[in-house]
Amino acid sequence: QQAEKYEYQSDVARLRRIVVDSLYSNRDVFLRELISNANDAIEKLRLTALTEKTVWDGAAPLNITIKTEKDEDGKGGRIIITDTGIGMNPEELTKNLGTLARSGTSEFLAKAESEDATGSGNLIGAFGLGFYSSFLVADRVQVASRPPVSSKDSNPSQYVFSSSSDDATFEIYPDPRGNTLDFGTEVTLFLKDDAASYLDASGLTKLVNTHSSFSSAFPIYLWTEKEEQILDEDAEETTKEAVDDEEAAIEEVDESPEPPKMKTVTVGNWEHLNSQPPLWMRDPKEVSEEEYNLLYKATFKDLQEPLAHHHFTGDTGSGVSFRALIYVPSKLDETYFNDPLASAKDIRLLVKHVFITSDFGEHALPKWASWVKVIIDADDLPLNVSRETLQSGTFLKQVRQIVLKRIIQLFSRIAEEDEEKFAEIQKVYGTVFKLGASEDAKNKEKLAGLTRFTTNQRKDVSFDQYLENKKEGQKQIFYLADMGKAVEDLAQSVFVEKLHARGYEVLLMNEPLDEIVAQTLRTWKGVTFQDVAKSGLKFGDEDNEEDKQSLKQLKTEFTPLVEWLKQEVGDAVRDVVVSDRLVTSPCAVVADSMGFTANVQKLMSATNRAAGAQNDFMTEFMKKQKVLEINPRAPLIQGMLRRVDQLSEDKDEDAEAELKEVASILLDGALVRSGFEVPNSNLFLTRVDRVLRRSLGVSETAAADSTVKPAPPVDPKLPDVVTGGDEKMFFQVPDDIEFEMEEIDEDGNVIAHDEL
Ligand SMILES: Nc1ncnc2c1ncn2[C@@H]1O[C@H](COP(=O)(O)OP(=O)(O)OP(=O)(O)O)[C@@H](O)[C@H]1O
Repeated sequence: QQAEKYEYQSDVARLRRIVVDSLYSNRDVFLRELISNANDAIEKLRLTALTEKTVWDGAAPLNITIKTEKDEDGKGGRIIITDTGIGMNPEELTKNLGTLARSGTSEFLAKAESEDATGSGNLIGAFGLGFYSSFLVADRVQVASRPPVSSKDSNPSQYVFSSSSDDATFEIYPDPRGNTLDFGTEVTLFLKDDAASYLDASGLTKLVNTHSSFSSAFPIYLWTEKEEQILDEDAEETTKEAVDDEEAAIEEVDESPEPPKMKTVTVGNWEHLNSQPPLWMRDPKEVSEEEYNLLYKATFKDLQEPLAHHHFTGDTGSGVSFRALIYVPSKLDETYFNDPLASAKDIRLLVKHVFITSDFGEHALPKWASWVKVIIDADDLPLNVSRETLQSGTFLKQVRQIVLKRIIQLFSRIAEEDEEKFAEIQKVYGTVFKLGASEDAKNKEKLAGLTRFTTNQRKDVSFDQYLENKKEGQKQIFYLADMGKAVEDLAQSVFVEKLHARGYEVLLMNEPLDEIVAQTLRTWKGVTFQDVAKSGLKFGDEDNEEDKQSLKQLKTEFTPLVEWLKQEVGDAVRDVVVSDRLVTSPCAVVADSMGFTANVQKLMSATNRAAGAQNDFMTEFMKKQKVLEINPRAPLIQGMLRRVDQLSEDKDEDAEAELKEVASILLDGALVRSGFEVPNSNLFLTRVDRVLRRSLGVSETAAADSTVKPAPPVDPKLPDVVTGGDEKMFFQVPDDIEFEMEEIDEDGNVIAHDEL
């Protein structure tokens, strides 16, 4: 039958090229990728057989075999990797090996192509190279495959997928050898000249042992051949005959026996490569760091080493004992924060070393922990337990709790024991801890304990460390939240100035989740979180009689200004008060305990805008729940008080109008200083303009010369596009530039013209 020829999907060609270009120095990975594909295929067969018995009778052996064959000339050769897995029919061969069905492939490829060759190694590793890594070592790959007998196909045929490394096409055809496989897949790599060293069996054994012996729970066999000396029976026979003949002729025989004749033969043997129990079954004390890392890289297809791991034995409440290995990858998936629904896909549940599921259904890990890589191997569950049975039972729920508890323990231990490592972990997982603290009600305290913040005094401060530094009498944890602002700017805020000047520590929160964490927790070890941009701030030492007296006195002194301001700015704020929270700034706008801080207001308008919602009455009401706090020690405020006092003595309308203007600028300035938006920025700037004129002695009413040149008449004609050949010219020569021109003849010589 004729072979069908197909074009590779364009992404495949790109991926193959990137793989080959960027991973040359890592080309050993091809074997681990193919073994892992073979393992997945057998796992799939076993899982399918749970519901469809014809697929596998439970008796036929499930395994992976590797065999090498040298060319006649002894130079090159082939590696053949065969599995007894689920196999592929011709359509599946085309789809699985000729297209990339993964989402985001194009984006990924564009990114990998833009990186330099070595950099994309890591990217590719994270993406998973899979089958295409074959082309690292092979210039031709042939995949023969045959699905098992099933209800869909009672007599499946074996087909071949064949492709060369530089072809843009691949071929699919019925295997001319017939059905050589009962079921499964056989991948034959025709090695490149420079990859012939992979034919060496001891090298392959080493490769499997380091990278893949734990990638499969099914036995991996390697065909090894060695030369042995055996008795050469043919030679013995001839000698014996010769001796008999001689005996007939000669009476006396030499008694000393002839040494037996030997010959050298090649003996082949399937060597079981992964006969050791998997690494997680061993005693952690006997497993090296390197072994843990190799297992991680092979199982989870990451070229980078994990940041940390945790290997433990446990028991679920329902009495199932298990061994588990938790890994913390060195970085989060690029889509982690963009994909709120993504659940953990790398939690591999095994029963007696055999893979059962990665799908925990409703017991999936919460979003904050969905990046974790886990191998969990249970002892006592029946092997043929179906996914549905598992999901409806308590086992997965218990496993989920245990895994979460252990991840937190692992991080907490690192935080205590290894500052440097924890700093590294913070860089990647800092936001994850905040996410956990706000979404995981059960573990929020522990996760919040892992969060770190910058303060006006230092960096990387935990809530516990904050409390160790609190001042006598202080009953609040002070924080200022303004999403997206630099911490340096937050430290300069009006709300922080007094606290800072007095030596109090303030947590500076500028990430979207920060304020949510503070509000979810409400208190830490019994101490309440206090937004310093809100009313209710207490230093804790206000009870001092002297301070109380002096504030009382200031309040009385400033009553006329406060009353006057209440009338002037009463539309924008609910109240005006003499404040004790400021040092150098003249005033600030503080949100009431009921009202919105600038940060919350920003969040609200962003969500409202996104939802297309109009500001409702309630939002408007909340927005107004602000208090203008004035600083009686600021010269500007003292000056205003003097003016208000003067006004009450002699009524001067001009002076009053001027003061009103100052008050309005003061309020707007306070709003800006406090992080709010000015309601009408045009009006605000016009007022500032007027005050500036006054200070420069310029007339306040004189208008600028506003005569302007009107635009020329309407001209619907479109500009000419000047083209030179097929290319567009991107500029036109302006009319007013004069060129000296020369006329040139056919041979390029200048023609002299007298008139020129
Ligand atoms: N030995 C095999 N037996 C059956 N199907 C296979 C085999 N090898 C590959 N496949 C099929 O081809 C698909 C593509 O394989 P490939 O290795 O490129 O990617 P993958 O295994 O899906 O992803 P990754 O390698 O990143 O885990 C697989 O998903 C699987 O369906």
